[in-house]
Amino acid sequence: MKEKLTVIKVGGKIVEEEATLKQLLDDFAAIEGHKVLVHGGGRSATKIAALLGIDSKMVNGRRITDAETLKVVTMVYGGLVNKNIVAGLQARGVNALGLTGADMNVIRSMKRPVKEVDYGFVGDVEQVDATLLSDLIHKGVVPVMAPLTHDGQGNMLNTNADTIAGETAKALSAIFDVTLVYCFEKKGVLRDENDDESVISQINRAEFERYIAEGVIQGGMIPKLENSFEAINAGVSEVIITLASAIHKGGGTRIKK
Ligand SMILES: Nc1ncnc2c1ncn2[C@@H]1O[C@H](COP(=O)(O)OP(=O)(O)O)[C@@H](O)[C@H]1O
Ligand SMILES: CC(=O)N[C@@H](CCC(=O)OP(=O)(O)O)C(=O)O
Repeated sequence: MKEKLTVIKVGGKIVEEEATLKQLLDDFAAIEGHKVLVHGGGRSATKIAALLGIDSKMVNGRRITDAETLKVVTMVYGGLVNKNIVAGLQARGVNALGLTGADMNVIRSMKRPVKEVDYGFVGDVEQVDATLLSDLIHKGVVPVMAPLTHDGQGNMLNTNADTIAGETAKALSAIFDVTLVYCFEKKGVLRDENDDESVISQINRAEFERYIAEGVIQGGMIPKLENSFEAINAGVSEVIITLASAIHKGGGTRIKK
């Protein structure tokens, strides 16, 4: 029997606001057993880029990352957001260790090839070092992963946080019985985005594709669900999309194979 491990991914809207971040850190600290936190921070990067006079462009939920934007996201995700979370968890008795993919070579990626869209310095994950993460976890360390990877040739690359969470959960599922929870500001995948009570309790791929065709699922929810189906089909035991403050309350949307 594998030991249980929980991977929590938390998005930009939760981490940018003090009150919701505090609540999330309290809830995360209370999770029993082995755990990993993956954070985003897209909204904070957009705000700080704007202060520096840099426009943000997103295509298909991914940031077009030119050389100046890469500097901003490295500072914001690897610095400000990551270290705030690490300090917050340390204050709650959790021995957090902040990591980008470059640290200890934990996530290696390849710059996304230019096809119809040139995403710039955006990395597609090639390899996650699950053994190293497992060694840290067994020492009582709680990894806090920023949405940054590296190419092994000296370049940092921006990588969507939902993808970091999915790939990390997939790699760790070789060693642990993994539950992956995507936390955000809504109660789950909704039938009507404006009705918080319209949570779809379970979803499979055929239903997902139907909901996209009907326009029910769109924007950032598409890559989140793509990553969810990939994870559940690659050995992750459970994938749930839910309200950040409901980690301990159940509910949300469960991904079916
Ligand atoms: N059917 C749906 N149910 C819930 N959210 C949806 C749906 N379709 C689109 N969305 C949008 O997807 C967003 C979540 O994606 P994203 O902003 O990438 O998340 P995160 O904050 O975790 O990075 C929601 O804020 C919502 O606006
Ligand atoms: C390549 C790419 O799009 N990277 C994302 C990484 C941050 C992220 O995913 O943050 P959220 O979880 O808050 O959306 C970005 O720069 O927006």
